[in-house]
Amino acid sequence: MPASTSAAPRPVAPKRSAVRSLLRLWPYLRPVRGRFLAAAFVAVVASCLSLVIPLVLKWMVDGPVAGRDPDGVWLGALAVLGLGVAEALLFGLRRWLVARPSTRVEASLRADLYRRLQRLPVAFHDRWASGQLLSRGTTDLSLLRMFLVFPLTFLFVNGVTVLAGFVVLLAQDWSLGLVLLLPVVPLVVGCSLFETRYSKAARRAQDQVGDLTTLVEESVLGIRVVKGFGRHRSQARAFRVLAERLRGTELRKARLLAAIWAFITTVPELAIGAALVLGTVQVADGELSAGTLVAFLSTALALRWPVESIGFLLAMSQEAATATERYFEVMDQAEETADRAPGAVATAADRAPGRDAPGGDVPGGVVFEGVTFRYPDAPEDSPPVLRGVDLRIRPGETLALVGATGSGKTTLTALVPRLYELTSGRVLLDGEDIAEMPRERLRSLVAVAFEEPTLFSASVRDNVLMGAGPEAGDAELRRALDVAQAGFVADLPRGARTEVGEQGLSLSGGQRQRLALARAVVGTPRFLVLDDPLSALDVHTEALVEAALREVLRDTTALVVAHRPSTVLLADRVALLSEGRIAAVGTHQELLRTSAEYAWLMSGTGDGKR
Ligand SMILES: Nc1ncnc2c1ncn2[C@@H]1O[C@H](COP(=O)(O)OP(=O)(O)OP(=O)(O)O)[C@@H](O)[C@H]1O
Repeated sequence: MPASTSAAPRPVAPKRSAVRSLLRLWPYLRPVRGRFLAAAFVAVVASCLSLVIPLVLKWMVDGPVAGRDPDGVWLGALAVLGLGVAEALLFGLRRWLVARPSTRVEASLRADLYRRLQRLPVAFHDRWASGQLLSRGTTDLSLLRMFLVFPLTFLFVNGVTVLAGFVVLLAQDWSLGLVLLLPVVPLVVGCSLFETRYSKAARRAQDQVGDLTTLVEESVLGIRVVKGFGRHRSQARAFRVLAERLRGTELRKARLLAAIWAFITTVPELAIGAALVLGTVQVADGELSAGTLVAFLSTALALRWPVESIGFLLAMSQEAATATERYFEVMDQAEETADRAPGAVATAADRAPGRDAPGGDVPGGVVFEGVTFRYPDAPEDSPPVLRGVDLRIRPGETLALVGATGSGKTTLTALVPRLYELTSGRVLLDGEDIAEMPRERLRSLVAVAFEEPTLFSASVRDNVLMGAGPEAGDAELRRALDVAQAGFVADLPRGARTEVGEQGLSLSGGQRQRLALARAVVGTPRFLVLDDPLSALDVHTEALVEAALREVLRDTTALVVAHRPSTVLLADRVALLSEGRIAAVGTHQELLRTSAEYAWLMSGTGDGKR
C-alpha cells in the first residue's frame, strides 16, 4: 500500500453532532430494537427499585424504630433485602438481553465494512493506509459494541432514574429538592464543554491507533527488509514516536475525563451537603420528620451514581460517535462505478478458443482505442501516464508489451480487467466495450497474473482454483500446475492441500510466481494478462514454463509485459510503450531492426529491468 503512515488520509468529514452521527446506526439497530427496548425497560425498573429503598427506610425510622417495634424493623430489613436482590437480578437480565443483539449489530457492521472494502475501487485502496481500515474494522467496532451495551441504555435509564428521583425528592420536601436542583445548570454547561473537547481528542486517538496499526502491519510484512537493512532501531523509533503520540492523546482524554468526573462528583456533593444542613435545621425546628430527612438524603445518595456516571457515559458515547463517523467515512466512499449494462457471467462459449467478433465488422481480440489514463490521486497538473494509446491484439494472438521502467506497462494491463476507470478512450474485448460489460462477466473473461504474486492463507489448491469457476476440480488444477511448471507442489508436506501461509511467505519468490501463473491459466481464460510473470524464475525453469505457456496461449488472446528477450519470444508481436504512447508494433526481429529504443531495452544495457 503506497500510502505511508504519516500520509494516511484524514478525510474531512462534515462535522456532525454526536447524536446525528450515532443516529446513522439506526438501520443496524432496527432489527434488534425490541430487545434493546426490553433491556432498557428492565434497567429502568431495576434502577427505580433502588429509589424505593429510601421510602422503606423512612417508614422504618418514623414507624417501627420510633415505636420500638422489632417485628416491624425485621419486616423493613427483609423488604430492603428483597428489593436489593430484585435489583441485582433485573440488572443481570438486562445484560443478558443486550449481549446477543449488540454482538449481532457489531457483526453486521463488520460484514458490511468488509463487503464494501471488497467493492471499493483499487484507486481507493491506493490512497488509504491499510492500518486505518483495519482499526476501523476492529477497535472502532468494539467501541460501538461497548456503546450499545452500556451508554445507549444507561444514558436513558439514568436520565429516567434522576427524573423519578427528583419527583420523589420534591414530593418529600420541595425546598430541599430545589437546593439539589441548583447544580443542574453548571452540570449541563460543564458536560457540553467536555463533549466538544473530548470529541476532538477521541477522534485524534482513533486516527493515531490507525497510524500505529499501519506501522506495525508494515513492519511485520516487511520484516525481511527491516532485518536485512538493520532498520529495526529506526522502525522501533518510529513506533515509539507514534506510540508516544497516542499515549499523549490518551492522557489528554484521561485528564478531560478526570476533570469532568471531579466536577460532576463535587457539585452534587456540595448540594447534598447544603441540603443536609438545611434539613437538619428543619428537623430541629420540628418542620420536618427525622424519617423524611433520612429518606430524602438516602434518595439523594441513591441518585449519586446515575449522575456521576454521566461523565464516562458521555465519554464512551463520544468515542462511539467518532467510531461511527470513521466507519461511515469508508462506507460513504463511492463503489466502483455501476455496470452500464446487465449481463450474465461468462458462458462456456466465452471460454472457447479465440475467434473474431460476431458480425465481422467490429474487430475481435483486445482493442485499446485512444486510451488516456491519469491515476485518480495524481496531481492535477501531472501528465497522464497513458496518452492516446491505440493498440490491437488479434484474437488468439499473444502481444508482448515492452517499455522502460515506469513507462506505464503495468498501468495499461490493469485497465483490461477494469481495475481503474479510463480517463478517456475505450477498451474493447471482442468488440464489446468493457465499460458496458458487467464486471462479473468481464473478470471471468480476463485472467491476470501480476509481477508481485499474492497468495492467500489457504491451501495451494484453493489459491490456484481461485482463478477458475466453481466447476473446476483436480484435473484443471493438475493441468494449471503443469503449465506453470509447479512440480514442487507434489513435494510439499500435504501436496496441493498444503497451507501456504500468510502471503505464501513459506514459498520462494519463484514458487509463488508459478502458483500465481497457475491461478491465471487454470480457468482457460479467453483473455490473459500477464505482468512480467516469469521474472523470478531461473532460465531453465523459465524455458520450461514458456514451452507449456505457448500451448495455453495458442487458444487465448494475451497481453504479456516483458522485460527480457526470452519472455518476448513467447509473443507473436511486440508493442513498445514509450512516454505513455505506443511507439512501435511489430515482431521482435522487426523492432530490433527498426527501433533503437527497443534494441537498447532488449540489449540488457538499457533502462529495462534486465
Ligand atoms: N497508484 C498510483 N497512483 C499514482 N501514480 C502511479 C500509481 N501507480 C503507478 N503510478 C505511476 O505511473 C507510472 C507508470 O507506472 P507503471 O507501474 O505502470 O510502470 P511500468 O512500466 O509497469 O514500470 P515497471 O517496468 O517498473 O514495472 C509511474 O510513473 C508511476 O509512478
